[in-house]
Amino acid sequence: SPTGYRHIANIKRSAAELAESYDYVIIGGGQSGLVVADRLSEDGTKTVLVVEYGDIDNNKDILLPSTGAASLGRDFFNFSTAVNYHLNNKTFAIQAAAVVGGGSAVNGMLLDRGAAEDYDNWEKLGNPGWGFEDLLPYFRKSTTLTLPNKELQQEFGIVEDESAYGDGPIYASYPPWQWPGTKAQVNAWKELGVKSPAKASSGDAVGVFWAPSALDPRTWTRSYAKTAYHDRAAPRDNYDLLTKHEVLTIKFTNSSTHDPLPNNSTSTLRATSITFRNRGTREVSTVSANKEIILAAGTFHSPIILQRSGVGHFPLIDRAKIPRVLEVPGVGVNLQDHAYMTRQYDYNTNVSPNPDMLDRSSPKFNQTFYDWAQAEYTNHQRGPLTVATANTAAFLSLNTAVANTDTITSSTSRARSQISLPGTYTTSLRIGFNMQESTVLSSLSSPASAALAIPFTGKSSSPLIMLKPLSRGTVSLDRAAPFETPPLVDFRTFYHPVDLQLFIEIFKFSRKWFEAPAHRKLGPVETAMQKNAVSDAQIELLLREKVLPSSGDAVGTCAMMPFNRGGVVGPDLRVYETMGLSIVDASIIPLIPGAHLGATVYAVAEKAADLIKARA
Ligand SMILES: Cc1cc2nc3c(=O)[nH]c(=O)nc-3n(C[C@H](O)[C@H](O)[C@H](O)COP(=O)(O)OP(=O)(O)OC[C@H]3O[C@@H](n4cnc5c(N)ncnc54)[C@H](O)[C@@H]3O)c2cc1C
Repeated sequence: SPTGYRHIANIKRSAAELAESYDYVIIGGGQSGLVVADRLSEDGTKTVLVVEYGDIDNNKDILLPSTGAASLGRDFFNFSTAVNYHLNNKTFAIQAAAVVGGGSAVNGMLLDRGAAEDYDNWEKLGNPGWGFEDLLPYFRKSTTLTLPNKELQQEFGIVEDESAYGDGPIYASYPPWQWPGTKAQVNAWKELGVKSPAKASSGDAVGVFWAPSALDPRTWTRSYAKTAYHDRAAPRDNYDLLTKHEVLTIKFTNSSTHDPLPNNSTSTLRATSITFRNRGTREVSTVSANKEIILAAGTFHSPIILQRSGVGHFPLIDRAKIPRVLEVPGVGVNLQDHAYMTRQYDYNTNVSPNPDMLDRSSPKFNQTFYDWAQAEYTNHQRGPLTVATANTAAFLSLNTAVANTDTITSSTSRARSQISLPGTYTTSLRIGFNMQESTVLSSLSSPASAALAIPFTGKSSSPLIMLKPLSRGTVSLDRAAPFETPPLVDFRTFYHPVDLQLFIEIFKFSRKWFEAPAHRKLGPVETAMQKNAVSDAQIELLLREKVLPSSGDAVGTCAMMPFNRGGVVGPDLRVYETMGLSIVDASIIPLIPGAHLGATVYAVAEKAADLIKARA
């Protein structure tokens, strides 16, 4: 049922309720973990166990599009980043979901995809089979499209490439409401010469365009990995989900069997079981996997589970006094996210109604309109509360914003870039980073790939998001108490010299949007602090104070790259030099695409399930 109450009886609450072994043991019942669990159990021939740190959240507000992730603090891990030197020495709360469904349960539901070039870049880094044409069938397989009615399509110019969707379990829908001010915002981009692609969802994701939300059109509630994948898997006898248990380690044995190994490796190391801890009683148990252990604990937790198991960069593992198992220097490095700031302005002459009228913290809040909107949604499942964070955004290539992109991607900046890397980088990691840097710089100069995004909804403030960072962060276990403390996360935002320069340019460019004639009709006025940032030096000061390191889109910490370029998994998603261990979550993404991550994570997980099935 879309309300999520039906299958609670099938959830396991303690280790005693489990079998001794399963064909597949999946670590993390978040977005990717539930996709893979559903696909591996669907033909009924293999047994699957998912072990999830969080619980099922059956509160109604998790399903409401308008609630927004911020109010769901109960469903997040509670930890912070390391001090970020370039962001005025501040720390930031980490956005990592701790609930069945993971990020898909708490995110802003915008279901956009990156440009074809963003995925083709993964292939270029040494991952055959991972270009956009390879992924498109999986974008299709995971989603079913619902367009809004014809009047809304015409009024707002909503165009979609229906062939880019299939009949998958995630509903990609356009809600039956859009805010009228959005039209002026879209037109302002067009006045600036920004194109409006008709096939954004099939690879042409550069320009100003519409994108669906992950919304069930039968009820206008959140469509996410739990409702779409878990709920249909839950009645199967061969599928178990254990909640409120934390996986601690993966255990390995030396195997004498001759299974095919990734990349002609000679290793005989086989992942055979996991240890996990009841979050209440703290009792530790073990369960075995006959075929594969599948890591899906997300970008922050998958690397530390490997490190706790002795797999990673040995100096770090030694310092934590963990027995060495396998040296893989790429574990926990290469962290990337979409840093952003909120571009704050007021509309003096906004059209009515507008989203500020629903915002209690805005002086434009209107109680009568608010009550009407609540009643419309509650009684008729329609009106403004069917809208999640946004369905419109400008995804702009750098050459739209900057006349001469060479000033940013110049060799001078590149020459300095090596000093931006963490001191722990080995030679292979440095070589891998050089490949990534060249690839990103070439995409920054390309009109076929976006460098910045500004989603908007008619509201008087919009995020300004940097899509192609070159700074690289780290995730590592706390050597003092590796099994008790959360991962140490250092985003290292703005460590690479190009990133700050890029952000200054896109900040300046965003001003042109306010100045476009269509936009001026809404009377946009920047808040004093932002308006006063005029020179590059002033903008830099503002950015260091206002930029946040993460949009919740963290990737890259167990990257799919060649082993001698700092990779952790190969294109078959198996951890190098091991048997029976794969990774399927956002951590394998080597380069962050120019889109929110949700749609991409579904496609990656669908493809992962096919790869795992094929080798079984
Ligand atoms: C606040 C927020 C807003 C976002 N907004 C959008 C958006 O609007 N659009 C969009 O497309 N994307 C958005 N994203 C990004 C997207 O949701 C994520 O990229 C995606 O969900 C990541 O999926 P995953 O499977 O890699 O990890 P997750 O979904 O995070 O799954 C990891 C799971 O592993 C569990 N886990 C962790 N450690 C352990 C352990 N030791 N033992 C057992 N279980 C463990 C966690 O509890 C979690 O359930 C947002 C993300 C966040 C956090």
